[in-house]
Amino acid sequence: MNVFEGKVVSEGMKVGIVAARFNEFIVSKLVAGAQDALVRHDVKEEDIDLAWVPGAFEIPLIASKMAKSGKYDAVIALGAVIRGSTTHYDYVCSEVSKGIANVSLNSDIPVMFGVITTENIEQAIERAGTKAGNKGYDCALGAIEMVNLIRNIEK
Ligand SMILES: Nc1c(NC[C@H](O)[C@H](O)[C@H](O)CO)[nH]c(=O)[nH]c1=O
Ligand SMILES: CC(=O)[C@@H](O)COP(=O)(O)O
Repeated sequence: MNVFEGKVVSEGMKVGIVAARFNEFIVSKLVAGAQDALVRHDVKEEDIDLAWVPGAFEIPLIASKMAKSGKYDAVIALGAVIRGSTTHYDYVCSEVSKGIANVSLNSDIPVMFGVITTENIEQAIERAGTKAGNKGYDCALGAIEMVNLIRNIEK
């Protein structure tokens, strides 16, 4: 049986990160986590590009621009959507998740969903480098694995 796998070792990998500035005190930790994971797994700093957008709702457009540019092996989307007192949260989360998934399928490269969607600030802090880990770090590892998996399938 042939088993395709994507090892988490990067070789000449170029990665684009698109990050939402809304809740920047959380998202900056996700960005740092993603950059740390990429560099620790041999992605060169000069091969990592970062684009900031106003909020998570704007992520899919810039993720699409990055993905279709042909410059990157993977794109990592990072943001923090924290529920407020209206239904706005539901609309943002729905469109962002659907938008990012569509970008990945339409551009044929991995676009990792690193937008945390939480009920409150405490949950967001837990996922940005405290007791629930760092979702940016996790997404970066997933990006490396997906790129290698695709490379193996397409050999
Ligand atoms: N409430 C949050 C937002 N809201 C802003 C939207 O993402 C968007 O920028 C605005 O509606 C203009 O198009 N964004 C987040 O990233 N996180 C939130 O908690
Ligand atoms: C996720 C959001 O858009 C939310 O933070 C906005 O807060 P509110 O629903 O109180 O306007």
